Amino acid sequence: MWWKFLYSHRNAILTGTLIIALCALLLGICARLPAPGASDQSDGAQVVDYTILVHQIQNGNVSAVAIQDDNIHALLKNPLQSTKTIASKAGAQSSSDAPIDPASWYHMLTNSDTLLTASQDTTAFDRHTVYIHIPAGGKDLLMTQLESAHVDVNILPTPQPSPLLTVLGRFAPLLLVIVLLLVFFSIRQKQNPLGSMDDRISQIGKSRARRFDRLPEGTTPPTKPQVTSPKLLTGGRSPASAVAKSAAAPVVAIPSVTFADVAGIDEVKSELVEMVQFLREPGKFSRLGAHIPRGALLVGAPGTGKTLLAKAVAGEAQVPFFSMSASEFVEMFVGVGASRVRDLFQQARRVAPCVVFIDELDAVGRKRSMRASGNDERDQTLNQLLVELDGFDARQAVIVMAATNRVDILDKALLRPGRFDRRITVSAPDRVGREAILRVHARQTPLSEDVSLERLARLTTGMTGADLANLVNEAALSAARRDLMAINHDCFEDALARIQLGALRPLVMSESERRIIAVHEGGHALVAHHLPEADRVNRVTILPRGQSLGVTQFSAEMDRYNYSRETLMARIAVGLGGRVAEELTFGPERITTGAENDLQVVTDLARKMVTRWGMSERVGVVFADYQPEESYAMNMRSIDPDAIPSQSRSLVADVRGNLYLNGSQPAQGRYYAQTMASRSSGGVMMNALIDAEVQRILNDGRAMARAILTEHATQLTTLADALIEHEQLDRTQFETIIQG
Ligand SMILES: Nc1ncnc2c1ncn2[C@@H]1O[C@H](COP(=O)(O)OP(=O)(O)OP(=O)(O)O)[C@@H](O)[C@H]1O
Ligand SMILES: [Zn+2]
Repeated sequence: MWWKFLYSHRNAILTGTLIIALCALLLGICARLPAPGASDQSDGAQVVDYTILVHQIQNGNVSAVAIQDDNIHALLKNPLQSTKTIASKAGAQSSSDAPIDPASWYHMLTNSDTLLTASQDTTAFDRHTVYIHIPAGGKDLLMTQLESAHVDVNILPTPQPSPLLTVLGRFAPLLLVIVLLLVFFSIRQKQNPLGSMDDRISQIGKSRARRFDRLPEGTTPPTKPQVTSPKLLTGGRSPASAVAKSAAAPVVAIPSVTFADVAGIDEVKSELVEMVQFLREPGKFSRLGAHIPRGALLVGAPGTGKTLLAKAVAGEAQVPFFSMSASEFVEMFVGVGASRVRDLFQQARRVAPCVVFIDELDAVGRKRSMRASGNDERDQTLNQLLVELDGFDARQAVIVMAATNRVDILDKALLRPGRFDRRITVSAPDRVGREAILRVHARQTPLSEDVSLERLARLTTGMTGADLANLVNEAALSAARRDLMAINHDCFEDALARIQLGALRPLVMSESERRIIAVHEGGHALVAHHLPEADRVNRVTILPRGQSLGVTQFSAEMDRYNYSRETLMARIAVGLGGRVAEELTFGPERITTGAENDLQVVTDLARKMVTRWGMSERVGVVFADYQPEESYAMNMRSIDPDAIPSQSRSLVADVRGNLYLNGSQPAQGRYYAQTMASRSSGGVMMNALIDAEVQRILNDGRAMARAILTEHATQLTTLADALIEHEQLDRTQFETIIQG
């Protein structure tokens, strides 16, 4: 297409135009200059006034004139008696005073060569010739006078420049203007990093892939990676056009992250080592005819370090890293997504070996059948992605990694061999992994002696790498707030509470309100303390934080991957301990709304026991918990705090029955009323049965809590008093109070 040609050759065109224009300008100026021989110079003739000439004509002293435009040379019969002439100065009057024949005069006038050579004639010519420049309006009068005096009038033609020069001369000013405009715009473009308007329009289809620059040693990566203009990444363009695009070009585009920065997921790392080797020495592999998996799908919950891993692969192999979120592919214009995908892979191929990372693959990769009807844009984008994945040949060392937390909703075409056939599951780290991750993130921070990362790892069950990174950062902030030189354990505890429960909320509460909260939290803690299956109490507080008025925090001695019915029942009893304590202390009439979240959590847990884990005798070993597929699509990082306006949001159950503090887990564990069973008539009965069994389990748990709190009623009172006094009790303080 012609405009594309123009665009890509604009520098040559610009320079060419400039040169042509300058030449034209010079030629034009030259053409404007009078030609030699026909100039308004007097050629050595006497320069006289107009009136003198008129006089000479009237006196009959003029025998011939030669007119060229407004210049007149006149041949005098007798020379003027004037000192002005060169000839008089030369003192050669006598020999040169003879009249000149008009024909030879005319010949001498038009041939300057003769004038220059024949000095004798020249003197005569000079003495007999006068020259005037006719003033404006004087020509007509002169002509009539010449006519009446019968003077021989010769009209000399105006010297004509060559036709080409005339044309160029005509257009010189126009060309000058064009050149100036071009120069002006090219300067503007250099100054404006966004480029011109049509540049920006042409950018719509360009992928917005990010390439990461190496960061200086010791700096932590910024949350938003540096975004560079994709044009600059191409490398194939001439340097001149790259400079015209923007002044700042990235120097190196290799991430500084290596496997040393990824902790706690060693088994995953080992799967990627082969890819790193391939990227380092692609030749070695292709020589042996080895087929290296092109695409790897990283599956895992948000914050488990999928992006970090992909970046580390590039960093280890010292190759460029392109990152793009699949949701960025999809825009409102049909076809834009597809062209972005094409562009991204084009860039990647150009700088291969490299790593391309596509985050949130499910945004485009969702099963085509599952979508709302006729989403052309998504389909086109997905198709383009498939085409690109197939389009690599064996020599192109481009590794494509994608991240998702829902493989089951991905289109099967994406998972076929040769595409994302290697699946790597990145799970939340275990206790040892958490400790390792904490160590990685605490590398740059001074820790005081009382900090035990091992202990912190125990307190952070269920937290992901991103959560732990955030924890270290929050602790450092807390230390800064307290003007400490190093981070101590209190800072970490503070940060943990802040992350899990929100910032401390200065609420002014009445004495009776504080007592209710103290009894409620005391109930949770005491039931946990007396149930060997329950987690240990780490901290009890009645300081309001975030949405909760009080918190009982637990710490697991070890990570559990499987839960017994016994453990789950203990959790339900602990969860109901708050409400039961209120009931026993203040009477059934004065129970409060503070137990809302507790009830939500335990109901959820009990329902899962019945519908998922086959833990109810009467319902039996069935799986009856079908959730609408779309509900998974919500990739929620945490529960919307406003959705749970309860006293203690400290307990949330996940799919496996894990109870989590607050919403560090996605809200997958919520109960969805729309079960498979409810769609049939038999399902109605099944639903009723499930509800009855859930009820029964909750009542069993309540009875457990009641038994414990009745038996240890005095401990509950002591604990509540201590809480009102100290507001916050850590593990040792709590155990001392119970024991003493
Ligand atoms: N295993 C880990 N070791 C060290 N740091 C980690 C680890 N996992 C996560 N992090 C920290 O958490 C941050 C965020 O992780 P990352 O963005 O890779 O998670 P993700 O799984 O891609 O999440 P999302 O799905 O939300 O994009 C990382 O920059 C890193 O600081
Ligand atoms: Zn509670």
